Amino acid sequence: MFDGVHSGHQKVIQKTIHLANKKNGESIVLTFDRRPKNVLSQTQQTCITSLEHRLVLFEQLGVDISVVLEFNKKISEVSAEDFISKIMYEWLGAKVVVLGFDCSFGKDRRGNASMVSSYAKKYGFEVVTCNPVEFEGERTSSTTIRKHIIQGNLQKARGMLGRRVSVFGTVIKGSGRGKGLGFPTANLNLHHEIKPPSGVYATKALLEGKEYNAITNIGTCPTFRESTCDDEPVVEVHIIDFKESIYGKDLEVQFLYKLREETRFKSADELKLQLGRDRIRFMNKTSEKVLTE
Ligand SMILES: Cc1cc2nc3c(=O)[nH]c(=O)nc-3n(C[C@H](O)[C@H](O)[C@H](O)COP(=O)(O)O)c2cc1C
Ligand SMILES: Nc1ncnc2c1ncn2[C@@H]1O[C@H](COP(=O)(O)OP(=O)(O)O)[C@@H](O)[C@H]1O
Repeated sequence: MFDGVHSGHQKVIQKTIHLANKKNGESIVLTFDRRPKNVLSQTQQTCITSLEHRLVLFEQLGVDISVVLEFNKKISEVSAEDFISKIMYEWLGAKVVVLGFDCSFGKDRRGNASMVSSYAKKYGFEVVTCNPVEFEGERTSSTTIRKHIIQGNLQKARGMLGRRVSVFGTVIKGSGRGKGLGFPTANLNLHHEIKPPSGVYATKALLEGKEYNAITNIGTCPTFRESTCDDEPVVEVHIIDFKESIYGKDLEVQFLYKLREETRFKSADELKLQLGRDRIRFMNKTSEKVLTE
């Protein structure tokens, strides 16, 4: 389902776009709305990229059409053969099918590249498979990337993703304290995306196609709240040199590097002083152009 839209996925998608252009056709990406595992094992597993995030990344890559299938019990029962004949051939009218080397689909995940190839003649399509992509000798995979992001190995995760580590969320109301501190912070609802560990990060914020410098906290705001270990850290973004209301809008936050740990300050004034220092440190580094992205 392209979780992460990582460098291996990008290779499949870029190949599809290239072939579609060559044949004067349209590039189509097929994805599920949720992780099949969530439906099959009735769990609420997090993902690297929510559906909303994936659709934005597909568009950025230049895909013509993104087709989203609702993953439910019924679709999990569709055989791999029916997937090929009904969805790929009859519904989408595929002329070329591009697959990752380890792609599997259909009931019990029986469908794969060699099965699609065995139907190529019957349905008149060409089948192209893409080899695995590696980063520092390790095969790129969504599972490995998830592990790196959760452990805070941003450089490794970035290498495998082939893009900056990022989260994508909708701006929601917080406690309304930020503006009073002189640091309004947009609180994000991540739609079950995973995030790096707690801490303060130098970031870029992408809003309506524009990129801004931003400092982002992932944490529980210990200066103001007694937190318990059950508290889920929140993502809060202060966009530098920006003054608009963006409640309800979607925002992508791309992580560059960690600035410091989240700290319990003795007072709001001390936190405010530190936020000023964080901003200066980030801006100095940016202007020196020594960002180790
Ligand atoms: C860059 C940044 C760094 C932050 N660092 C801390 C911190 O070290 N300790 C803390 O208690 N809160 C920290 N915060 C969270 C602030 O306490 C929080 O944004 C502020 O209380 C406003 O919350 P609100 O958006 O819910 O109104 C940080 C926020 C940002 C944007
Ligand atoms: N520079 C900025 N960075 C982030 N949000 C900003 C900025 N300027 C204005 N805003 C707006 O202010 C809101 C954050 O203000 P804040 O007082 O922290 O309220 P809340 O607790 O609801 O997040 C954001 O959601 C956004 O709509």
